[in-house]
Amino acid sequence: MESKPAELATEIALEQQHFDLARKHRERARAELGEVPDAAANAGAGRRLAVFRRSRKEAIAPPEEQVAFGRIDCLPADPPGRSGVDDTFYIGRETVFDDQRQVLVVNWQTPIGALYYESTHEDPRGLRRKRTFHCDGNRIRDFDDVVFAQLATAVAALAEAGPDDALLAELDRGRTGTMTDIVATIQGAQSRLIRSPLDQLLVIEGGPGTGKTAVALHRVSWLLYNHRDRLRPQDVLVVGPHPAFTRYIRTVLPSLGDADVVQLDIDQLAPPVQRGRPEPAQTRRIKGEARMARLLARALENRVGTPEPAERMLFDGTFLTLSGVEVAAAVASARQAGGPYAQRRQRLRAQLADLVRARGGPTDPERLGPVENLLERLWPLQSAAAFLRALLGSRARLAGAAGDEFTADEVALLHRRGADKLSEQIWSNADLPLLDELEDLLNGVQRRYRHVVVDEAQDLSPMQLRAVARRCPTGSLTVVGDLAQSTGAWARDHWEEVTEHLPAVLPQVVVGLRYGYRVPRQVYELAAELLPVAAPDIEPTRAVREGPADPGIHVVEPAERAGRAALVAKDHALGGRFVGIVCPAACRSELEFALHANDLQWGRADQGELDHPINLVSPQEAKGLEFDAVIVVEPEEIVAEDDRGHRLLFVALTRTIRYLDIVCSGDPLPVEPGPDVTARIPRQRAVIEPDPDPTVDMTQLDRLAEDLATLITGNTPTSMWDEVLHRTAALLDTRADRPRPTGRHRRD
Ligand SMILES: Nc1ncnc2c1ncn2[C@@H]1O[C@H](COP(=O)(O)OP(=O)(O)OP(=O)(O)O)[C@@H](O)[C@H]1O
Repeated sequence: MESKPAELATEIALEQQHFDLARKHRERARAELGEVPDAAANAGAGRRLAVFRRSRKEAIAPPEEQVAFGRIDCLPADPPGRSGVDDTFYIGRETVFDDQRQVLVVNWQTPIGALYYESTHEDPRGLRRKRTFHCDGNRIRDFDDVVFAQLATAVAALAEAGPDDALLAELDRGRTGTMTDIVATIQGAQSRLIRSPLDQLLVIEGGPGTGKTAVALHRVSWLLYNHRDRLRPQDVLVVGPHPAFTRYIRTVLPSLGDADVVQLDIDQLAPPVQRGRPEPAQTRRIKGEARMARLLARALENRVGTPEPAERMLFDGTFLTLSGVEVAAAVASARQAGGPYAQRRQRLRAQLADLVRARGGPTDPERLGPVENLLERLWPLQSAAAFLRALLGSRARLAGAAGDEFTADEVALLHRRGADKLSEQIWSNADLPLLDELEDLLNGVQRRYRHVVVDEAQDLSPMQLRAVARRCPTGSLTVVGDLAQSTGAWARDHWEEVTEHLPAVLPQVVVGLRYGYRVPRQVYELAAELLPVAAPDIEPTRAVREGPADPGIHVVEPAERAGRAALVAKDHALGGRFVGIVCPAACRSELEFALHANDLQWGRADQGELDHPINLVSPQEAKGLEFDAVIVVEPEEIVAEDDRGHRLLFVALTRTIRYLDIVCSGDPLPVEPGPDVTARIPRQRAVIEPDPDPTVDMTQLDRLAEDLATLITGNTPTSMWDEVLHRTAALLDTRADRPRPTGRHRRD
């Protein structure tokens, strides 16, 4: 600190004056926006201004929020682009002017904001001092100073400039199921990625919790601010892996003032159809391959018919004949024309109408019914869903389109019986990119974006990547992911396996983040034991902070596993923590039963919900999510669930910001296959032995039962004992407000 304790109060008071002044002017700006629509020249302009006013007002921080989180003092005559007059800048979420247009607070997205994030003792970037405020609302409690000149003498202590208090406080904040922005605590390496150029394909890689998603979202906000001449919020698409993730991140951009960015999960790129059809892994894999795009294109071309030697049509009682040769020429020219199927169909229609007119047929389009019939026979109207259902349902059509790119076995894997009615067809996840590809072949992409962010990109199939690529012809993309977390049918080991399916029009850059902000050191060290098996080439991240406790390892009998997991979850939830239970499919029903039996409500990530204190997620859905406390159920089953199961377990173990518990009857950390469970538990790790029932004293329970039996035997004939017990159970159910009476005392 530059200030001595005696001077601190005076210094805080001075800073507070500036904060109060800036807040006064921020509120003035909000009030002035209320007057804008009245000044509009006409109703349309008024509406546009109202929209502008609303979005601007939403972008203005609420009155209670602090106006700035930092301040930088430049060395004399060295502020960027200025002449040394103002050498102090307050950095906040938005620029605040006074009524003379003097800047009171500078927006974090400006080059001056960059100085705040990126200055270090090694490269102070022309700064003398950097100050970080600690506030309650807009009231300053305290501040930390980094005085760069002083640091020169203490470089060793600050080498690597470890996490500051503001960052640690932010990381320790309890989670709620929605991600928040990190504007006040962006770190230097993150800032450089956020501010890197728009015109590139940028891959941001890094271990779990290194801030990849946070960086990508702040990058969007920064790009929108700094390229507002050519990038509007609706020109940007953010693609996530599944609905729970999209819901988890959905508030970050609006909180940064960028509400209109389009955020979808990868499946939402496809046309809306009924989903949920299970499918064998082999079929999923084939459907994800890029050669499927060629199969679909050939299948569509195969649907184009061949004309008869002479095409006879009846117009108003008169026959008119077109020769097969001239119709075939029109079809050939439509085939060769570029563009989607529907557009080329229009072209054929126009050509056929011209031929009919040239033979003296009608000119009125209303009277060209026979041309429409011929067109429908030669170039039938198609919808993506109807076409794909028919294609997958026909071995002959599949074989015809497969060419020599697919074996007979592969064609057999693709073939399936479709539902009787199109409206009853249930589609698999691997069908969705096929439908999207077909939609493009038939009608062309409806919506294109100037910049696209793809999160958890390491798992996407080539067909999914094609769906992303065609929406981004500029090639300006931010691709986010971690190869060590790459699982499923398309588990990757190199980024080129992903980027080769994306537009190659701009330079490609892969940049890594190395510091782990989410996962506490103790938890990361445990999870990292998997890395030599899961992803030997990946460099481990460096966890920036300690957790409150070592991971809890609960080895129990199989019958007790679910109950124990439910109780551990309950304990965490009672402690006010946001809890995630990562549960493999094999244990899912027993766990749901145990949660129910313990009267616990839970959120289901498979339904896009993370809205309960306790949430149930599959290891696959856990990607990208985080919780205060995570309970990982039966690691051996998680490993068994995927060809790259160790990576899936690595994902599961790295979802916590504070507590981790593993509840299992098998090996808690199956680093390599082996029967000896206990030998696999790392030596220094505490194993929590199961007790008979962690919540109930059994002796006391027996005594209570004895008392009850004495009471019943003393007051009721033997024939009524069961009835008394039944009524007692019903009373207990009512008192406990159980949704479903247990009636468990009944022996029948
Ligand atoms: N500079 C920062 N200041 C405060 N919090 C941060 C910072 N960087 C990251 N975090 C927090 O760390 C957590 C992990 O960030 P994020 O989800 O972006 O990581 P990730 O690399 O995408 O993780 P995963 O690979 O697991 O998806 C989030 O809670 C995020 O807000």
